[in-house]
Amino acid sequence: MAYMVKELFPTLQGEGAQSGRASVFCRFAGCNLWSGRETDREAAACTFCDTDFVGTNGPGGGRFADAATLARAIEAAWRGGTQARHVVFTGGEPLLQLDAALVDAMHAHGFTIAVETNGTIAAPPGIDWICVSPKPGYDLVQRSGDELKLVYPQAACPPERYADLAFHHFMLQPMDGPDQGKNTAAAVSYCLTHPRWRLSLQTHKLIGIP
Ligand SMILES: C[S@@+](CC[C@H](N)C(=O)[O-])C[C@H]1O[C@@H](n2cnc3c(N)ncnc32)[C@H](O)[C@@H]1O
Ligand SMILES: Nc1nc2[nH]cc(C(=O)O)c2c(=O)[nH]1
Ligand code: SF4
Ligand SMILES: [Mg+2]
Repeated sequence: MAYMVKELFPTLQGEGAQSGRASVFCRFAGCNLWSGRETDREAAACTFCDTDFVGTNGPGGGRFADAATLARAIEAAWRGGTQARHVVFTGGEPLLQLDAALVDAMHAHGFTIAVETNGTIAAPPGIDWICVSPKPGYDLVQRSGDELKLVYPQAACPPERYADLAFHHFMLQPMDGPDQGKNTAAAVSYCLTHPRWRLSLQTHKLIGIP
């Protein structure tokens, strides 16, 4: 299968429980909850997305003919030698494209694999770190994993709905946008009174790295 990749770059994981970890980010093109066109945003299931995932024209992006070719490109982007190799598949919605062939190819190159997903599609076996970030209007299909990272606040997705699912970490991430300051204060307040939840800041934005 060919893979459509918007961009591919080395950076530190900026969010969640693995924040600060050296990673290669592979951002797949396309999402099932928004076309990515601004004219469609208001009517989309997911309206607050902070990401351009349309096309294959970003740094390191392109069409990769098969898993071996994409795995070689990810390995070439990794700057850390043979130690602690780690790739984060995101998007767009990565589970539209991430399959067993790519999971196997990354493991064969010595990488651990993380995925950032909206939870509407089941993850293939073998992924080492599953981060689910629920969105309104859809039942979660992927209901277990390592990290549940809820963008906050979302009226239709209150944290109480997710707190008893089978995840190891429960993170609240303030919604970026015009109300970011207010949303951060609200997330801090929620974590103080619901200590199962921890604050996830988008630290890459704070320090100006991708
Ligand atoms: C761009 S999404 C791609 C992965 C997948 N489609 C998803 O939604 O989880 C990556 C992460 O950014 C989060 N995110 C998107 N827009 C955001 C915003 N405006 N503020 C804070 N986090 C946001 C998502 O919830 C998700 O955890
Ligand atoms: N540094 C950095 N960390 C991230 N964690 C999740 C991201 C994403 O867009 O999925 C992201 C991102 O875009 N950059
Ligand atoms: S599901 Fe993820 S990639 Fe898709 S529009 Fe929402 S935040 Fe963006
Ligand atoms: Mg991002």
